[in-house]
Amino acid sequence: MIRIDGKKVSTDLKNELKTQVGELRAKVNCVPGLTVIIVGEDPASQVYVRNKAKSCKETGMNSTVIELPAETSQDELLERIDALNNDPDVHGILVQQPLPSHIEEYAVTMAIDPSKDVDGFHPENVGQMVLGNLDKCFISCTPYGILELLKRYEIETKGKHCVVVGRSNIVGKPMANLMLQKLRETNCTVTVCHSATRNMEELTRQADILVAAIGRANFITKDMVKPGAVVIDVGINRIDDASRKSGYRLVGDVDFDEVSPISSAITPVPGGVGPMTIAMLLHNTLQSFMRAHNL
Ligand SMILES: NC(=O)C1=CN([C@@H]2O[C@H](COP(=O)(O)OP(=O)(O)OC[C@H]3O[C@@H](n4cnc5c(N)ncnc54)[C@H](OP(=O)(O)O)[C@@H]3O)[C@@H](O)[C@H]2O)C=CC1
Ligand SMILES: Nc1nc(=O)c2c([nH]1)NC[C@@H]1CN(c3ccc(C(=O)N[C@@H](CCC(=O)O)C(=O)O)cc3)C=[N+]21
Ligand SMILES: [Mg+2]
Repeated sequence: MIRIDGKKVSTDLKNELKTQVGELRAKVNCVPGLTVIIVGEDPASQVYVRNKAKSCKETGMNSTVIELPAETSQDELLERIDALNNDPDVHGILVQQPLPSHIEEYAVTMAIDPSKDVDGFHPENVGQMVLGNLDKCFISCTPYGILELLKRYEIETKGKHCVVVGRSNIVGKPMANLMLQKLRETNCTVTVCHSATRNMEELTRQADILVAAIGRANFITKDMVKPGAVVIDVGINRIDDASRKSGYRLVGDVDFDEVSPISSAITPVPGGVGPMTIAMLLHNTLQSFMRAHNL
């Protein structure tokens, strides 16, 4: 069993990005800038936003975090976004999800200039991705990070059956769409499962590559996985753990202890997909910068 080390790959990637940022700075005398907006005080979101800002700085990029109170109106948020759209020092804009219920996610997605939409959530980016014009879009960071892991671990994907569990706009749908593109690290036959899927375990058991993006702790058990499968665990679930100072620990959507011995390769949580999401966000921000400067 290969334990796919997303933490290590993300560190490698960030070092590569740092070198590139340094070279570009010498050439054009400026660096990529990412602005993250967070509305409200969700503790998990605050952790991610801090991680993003820290990683940005490590690679020599500019990072700004805009913290807005939970009561911020949708109009006010849209005005903030518009100002960032028009700021030439900002190359990436990310509005952290989830948003308070009085703000419509769709309106926010539409407000972000597609050329700065480093999350890859805008329909223009989603559409280009589905069309296979991957050089004309931003690929959403979590699925992109998973592709990078499959590539760097030289996992054979051509003609394999990839089963994605989850169909959210931020993970499941883009993941499934990417896995059927004709690339070296994709080119799969794809099945997507969700809460209305019948006899799901019959489908997951056929997976050569199983991607779990459900949001339920330890949901994927041994009996749902074919021996020798590659298992990608996207889930980030907090469960109570009195032995930890924080009072909780993170587990994935896959029962790692049970499934890892029968898998051929598996991503752990933490240290798997999560750190890659952040690395790809920085990658997308650099890409935006290069496009803006015709580099
Ligand atoms: N590592 C990372 O970088 C990231 C991790 N995450 C984590 O990944 C997980 C998924 O996130 P996200 O996609 O946003 O979650 P959502 O809640 O938006 O989507 C969950 C999906 O799982 C499906 N689902 C829920 N319960 C079942 C079930 N019993 N059987 C089959 N399918 C089910 C839902 O089906 P339906 O559509 O029918 O409701 C839905 O499509 C979360 O733990 C999240 O924290 C998310 C983003 C990035
Ligand atoms: N607009 C938007 N874009 C996102 O990409 C986005 C979002 N909203 N909302 C929430 C989800 C979740 N997400 C994660 C990013 C990093 C880790 C990560 O770094 N995880 C570490 C551990 C982090 C920890 O210790 O809590 C790991 O798995 O090893 C996890 C989850 C991005 N998301
Ligand atoms: Mg969601």
